[in-house]
Amino acid sequence: MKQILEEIIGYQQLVVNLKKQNMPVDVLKSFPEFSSPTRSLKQAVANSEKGIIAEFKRRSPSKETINLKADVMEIAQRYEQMGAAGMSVLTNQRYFGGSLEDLQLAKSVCKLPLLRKDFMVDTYQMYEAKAYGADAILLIANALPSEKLEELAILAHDLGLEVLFEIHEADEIEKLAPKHIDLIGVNNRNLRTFDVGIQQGLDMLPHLPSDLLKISESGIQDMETIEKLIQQGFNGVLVGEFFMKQQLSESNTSK
Ligand SMILES: O=P(O)(O)OC[C@@H](O)[C@@H](O)c1c[nH]c2ccccc12
Repeated sequence: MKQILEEIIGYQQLVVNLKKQNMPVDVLKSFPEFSSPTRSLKQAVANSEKGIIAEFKRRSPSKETINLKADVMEIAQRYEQMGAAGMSVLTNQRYFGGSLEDLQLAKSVCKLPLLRKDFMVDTYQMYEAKAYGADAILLIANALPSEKLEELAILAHDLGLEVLFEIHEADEIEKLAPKHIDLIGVNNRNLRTFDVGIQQGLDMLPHLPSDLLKISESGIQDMETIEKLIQQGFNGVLVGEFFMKQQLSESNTSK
């Protein structure tokens, strides 16, 4: 059976090929956001005590329903009020129920630096990210060969986007030179099996470059874990489901 990560990457390339025809890069370049300055996620994390990157995610391949009816503008504003350093917006439609419009809407209502969370496989998506208001993009070590990661990182930087480089094993850090990386994301979740290991992520810390900011991602379900991860040396955390579920109960009580 084909693994989920390979399935997503293959599907993604098909989608990108279609999109390129519908909206050529030159059109993306004419979007107002394309020429607007980038907000630095790296600086926001460095300057904040807990470096919380709060994620907007309606569903995922591992959880069919998280918060399906969530309103991205409402949640972007809540995340900003709650003191997040940045926001991550899932733009993948098929597997996460997100869209580039979500990114655009988030940008229109908050000042947080925004991470476009998606499976990046093609240079076209860098232009798209910038045009729809992203300040940073995600590159997943496990998903692409080194040459491709480098090509995408270089273009991202040329466009003024920062790069969050996501790894799941310590040696994956070697797939991309540090000069192309703004933030390292240590994914506690194995994207093939969906198993989560917070401790496994913590154990990787001593093996990662000390001069790069490190974010612990996925499977964080309470504030104590956030405290612990920061105390033990992470500069920030990326939290999706836990915050999205919290928003769910808050919007229910306010109605
Ligand atoms: O909802 P969680 O368990 O807090 O996880 C958030 C985030 O780390 C997760 O959504 C994620 C990490 N890496 C990814 C790559 C693609 C899509 C999604 C992700």
